Amino acid sequence: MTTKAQSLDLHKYTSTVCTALVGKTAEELDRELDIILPKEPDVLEWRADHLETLADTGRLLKAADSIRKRAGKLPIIFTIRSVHEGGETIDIDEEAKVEVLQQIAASGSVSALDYEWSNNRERVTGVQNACRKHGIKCILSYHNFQETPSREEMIRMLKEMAEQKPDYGKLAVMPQNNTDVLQLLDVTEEITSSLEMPIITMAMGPLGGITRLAGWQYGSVLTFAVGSSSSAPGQIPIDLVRRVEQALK
Ligand SMILES: O=C1C[C@@](O)(C(=O)O)C[C@@H](O)[C@@H]1O
Repeated sequence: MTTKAQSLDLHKYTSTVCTALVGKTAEELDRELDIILPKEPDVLEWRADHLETLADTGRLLKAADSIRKRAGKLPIIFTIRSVHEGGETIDIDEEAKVEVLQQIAASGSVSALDYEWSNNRERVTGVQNACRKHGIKCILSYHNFQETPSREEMIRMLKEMAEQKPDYGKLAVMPQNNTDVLQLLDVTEEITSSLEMPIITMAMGPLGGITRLAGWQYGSVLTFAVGSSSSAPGQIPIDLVRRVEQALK
């Protein structure tokens, strides 16, 4: 009987599909799992910023345990996305958030924590240390819902992230035109071939669809698709992502 969540092991040039859980309550999360699990994603992301209350740690840990049991062999990424990077309003401050992340890491119920690169270094290091201590992975992430930073800026950010030595670096940007989308793919390919840190990248919104369907061919190690509800603009239903993967292979 497994008592710990599965390890999150992602590989370059392989299509791996993650589906987010965005339930507000334990009951809603359960209903989402009923819909998502038969669709067989490779990874689950629990977007806990959607929960009605994060302040009640006991309830949170109980929900985490029950998701872990239902997830079986699926790795679980635990994320509390901040409002300024596209998340929901939550009832705890940043310091308490880091404590919640540390407790979740210690619980053994999740496979990875996602934490935003824009947070201060001390907090980022605190989250990374918790991941290391409890043998789970750490994803450092950056989201821009307004625009796509320049090519140089995206490369600079990913290189800086890599210096912090997370297990994965993530970049989600909003393209304004096709050139932005091509630049995101170009940066993905360049960083994949030049840095050790595996990266997860996507261009959001309707223009970015190609990055969600074929980003793995440029080196992005994970794509986010809709299982039950979408967690970001432009996500594509999981069955369609799988069909395109088959066509491209
Ligand atoms: O970072 C990401 C990527 C994402 O924003 C997307 O665009 O698919 C969806 C989020 O749930 C996840 O945490």
